[in-house]
Amino acid sequence: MSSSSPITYPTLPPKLILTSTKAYFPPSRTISYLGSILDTKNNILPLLTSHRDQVCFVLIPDFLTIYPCAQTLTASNNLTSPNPSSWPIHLGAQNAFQSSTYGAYTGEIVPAALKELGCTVVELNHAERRRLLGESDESAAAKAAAVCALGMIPLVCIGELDKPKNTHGPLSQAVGLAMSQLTPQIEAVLRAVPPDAPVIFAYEPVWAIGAAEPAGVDYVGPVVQAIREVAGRARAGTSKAAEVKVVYGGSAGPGLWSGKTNGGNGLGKWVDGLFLGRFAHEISGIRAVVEEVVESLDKS
Ligand SMILES: O=C[C@H](O)COP(=O)(O)O
Repeated sequence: MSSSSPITYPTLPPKLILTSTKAYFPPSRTISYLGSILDTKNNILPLLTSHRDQVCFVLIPDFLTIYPCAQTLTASNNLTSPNPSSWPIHLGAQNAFQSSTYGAYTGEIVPAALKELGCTVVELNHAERRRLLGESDESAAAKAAAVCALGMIPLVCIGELDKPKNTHGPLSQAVGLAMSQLTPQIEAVLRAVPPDAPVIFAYEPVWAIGAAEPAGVDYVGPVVQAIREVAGRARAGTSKAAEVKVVYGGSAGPGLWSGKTNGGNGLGKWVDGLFLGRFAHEISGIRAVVEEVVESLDKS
């Protein structure tokens, strides 16, 4: 790409359902998992296809299986080379190195390679990488800039470390405490990427990841609202500012979007999507979430 070529980014529909397999699956399981997602008998693909302009599914497998997943998606469309815009789902990566070029970066995966395989989204800054590998707001910002330079969309995980002591009654204190940790994470990334680059923030309270249940809707909603305000301020006054989406992750699964498991108090009214982990390991979990999102679209 010449430095003067304008960068174009993938277009995403309003609602997103994303899932990362982290490092849970052997490669063979990831391949059969994708096969099940694409199998029309499982009624995920027909729902996604008929609501293509409103919702999309993003599979984020481990690095080793991105290539075979891209081949499967290409073959499923009778294509000979990757053309993500014609794939029925999007493909993402779980990380990338902070270089916008190929080079001497032993053991790293550069965004250019992910782009060539058909990835449209690159997850960055997951809490597990911050805890295990010392990643930081600065590394997230540098990686996000490299991802955007290649015309992909960064999916930047942000989250506060500690569970609020009290989420009953007025929430302003709990939201304020969360935002004191979230604001620098948001601003570092938005300072580093061009204003016309779309960004997805995955709000994942660190204490809700790998838990028995997600954070409460009455807490997540106002935090998401505050995240949107911080992002809006960071991009205020810039011309052609691209959309910043906010999705929720952290033990998300069936019932959360619609509120079916929560007296009807669904998270869908607050967020642009859900970022699924363990509760998408079974195909039935993905199908249930896709059904809830589609049902909410049909009602609106
Ligand atoms: O990447 C996904 C999130 O970390 C959520 O994972 P989880 O649903 O297993 O808690």
